[in-house]
This record gives sequence, structure tokens and C-alpha cells, in this order.
Amino acid sequence: MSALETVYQANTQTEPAMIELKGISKEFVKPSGDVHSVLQGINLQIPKGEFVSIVGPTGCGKSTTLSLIAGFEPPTQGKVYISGQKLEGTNQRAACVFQTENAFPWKTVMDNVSLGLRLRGKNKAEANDEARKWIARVGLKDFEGHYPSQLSGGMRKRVALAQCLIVQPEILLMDEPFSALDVHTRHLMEDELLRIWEETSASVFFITHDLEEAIALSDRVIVLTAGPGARVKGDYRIDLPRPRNVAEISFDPAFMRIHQQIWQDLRDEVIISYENANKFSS
Ligand SMILES: Nc1ncnc2c1ncn2[C@@H]1O[C@H](COP(=O)(O)OP(=O)(O)OP(=O)(O)O)[C@@H](O)[C@H]1O
Repeated sequence: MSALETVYQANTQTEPAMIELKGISKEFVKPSGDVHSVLQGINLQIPKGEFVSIVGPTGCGKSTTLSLIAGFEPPTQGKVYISGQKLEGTNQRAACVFQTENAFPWKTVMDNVSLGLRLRGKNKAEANDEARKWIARVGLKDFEGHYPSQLSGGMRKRVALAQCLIVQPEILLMDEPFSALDVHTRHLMEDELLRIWEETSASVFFITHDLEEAIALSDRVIVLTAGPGARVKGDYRIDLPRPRNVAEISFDPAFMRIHQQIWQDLRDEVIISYENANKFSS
């Protein structure tokens, strides 16, 4: 194992990990009645405030892992712990940003962003005051009265970020949040996410198909094997200095070395996944 690769060591901190997956397996029953094993024996600890990305071949189980952390569904085996407590039902300490739109089209930016606080019982004036701050923080100060359809894709992503962050989640779960954006807007949004995350102590679990994005943003990158029964293949610590500029960091020789190393792991799994897909379709 090279110096760059570090299989994650047991957390030596006294406080429990913010997110812990212990011996997780997940199976789905197909309409035919056959059992489809998606994840097998996943162990993962994410401390408070850490930014972790997960990569792996298409269909290997990244979104399923996120869904288990969100508590949208239970594992078949194993347990999910949040700050040392077994997760039962929906994870109330987490907020999610998905690839698809988060905002309600019939509500203004202000109403969309303040909604989370209104649902938590804040009165309209207080919720709007707080929303105003978050709207400004994500660069949409002059767009409070706009509807989502009047905004660009990048602006709608800013709304989605503000919607999530206003409730000050301890855990941010992000499933390919920027994949639909053009590359320039995407870099702006990634920088913005890092800037805001660095001011919070949120733990981030970030799914992406883009290894460069994973390395540029993260403290750690997890590689999953090709399914069925995906496992953690690699757990890489990304010791690049912060604050980072995502468009520029990819030119750093240290970035390139890390990229090459993780890509070797990932490429093998992508090939296996591709071969499996061809086997099952022929
Ligand atoms: N509710 C479900 N019922 C049955 N099978 C499911 C369900 N959810 C996911 N799967 C299957 O689990 C496997 C993993 O899906 P998942 O979406 O977690 O993968 P992924 O790595 O996020 O994929 P992608 O990279 O394409 O987004 C797939 O084979 C999928 O068909």
C-alpha cells in the first residue's frame, strides 16, 4: 500500500463518528422473487465535519448507501449509527440535495428557502429573515421573489443549497447534485459549496461519477467495487491544502498523483461492471 492510500483507521477521537455503517448489507427482492444483493459487509465511519465522496461503477450501490444513511430504508443486515445512536426511521439530522430539482415550482425563492424553518414551527417573519440571509449567502439576493422557472439551472442549485443549509443540518447528503450543470457553473457551485461547508461543521456524504470532482472537494474518497454485493475497495485520504479552488487544484501534481492512483482502482471496477452488464444482457 502506498503512502497516499490509507485504509481508514478506527476513529481515535473520543466522540463517536457522526455516521457509522457497521456490517451493512442490503438486498432487494426482484419482481421475479430472486434476491438481488446490492451491498455486502460495508463498514464506514465518517467523523463530524468530514467531507467524504463515494465513487464506483454505475449501479454499484452509491445511492442505496445514501438512502440507508438518510434512513429512507433499513439495511438488510448491519446497523447505521448517527453520533453513536442506532438510526431508526428517517435521519432527522440530515438534509439531502439530489440531481433533480428540490424547489417547488409554484413557490418563490423566498418561500422555498424559508419552508424548512416554517415546517419546524418558526413564524413567517423569523423564517423569512433567516431565509434572506441564506439567499444572499448563495448569491441570489435580488431573486427572492422569483419562481424556479425564472432561474437558470445553476441558480436553482443555489436555491437547493440554501433550502438545505438553512436548517443547519449536521449531515449533508448529496447525490450527484451538480451533474446536470455546465462545467463552468459546476465549478462555481463546487467552490461555493466548499466555502459554505468550511464555515459549518457538517459531515458531507457526496455521490459523484466524476473522480476529479470527488478529489477536488473531499477529505476522503471511497471507492466501491462493482456489484452485485458491492464492498469498499479503497478508502483514500485527500491531503490537499484548503481552501481549494476546484478549477485550479486539478493542475497540482499532488492532485494528479492521487487521481492516477484512485483511477487504477476505479477503472478495474468499471471494467468488471461493464463485463457483467454484457454477460447479463447476452
Ligand atoms: N428500491 C429498489 N428495488 C429494487 N432494486 C433496487 C432498488 N433501489 C436500487 N436497486 C438496485 O440496486 C442497485 C444499486 O442501485 P443504486 O442506485 O444504489 O446504484 P448507484 O451506484 O447509485 O447507481 P448510479 O451510479 O447509476 O446512479 C441497482 O442494481 C438498482 O437497480
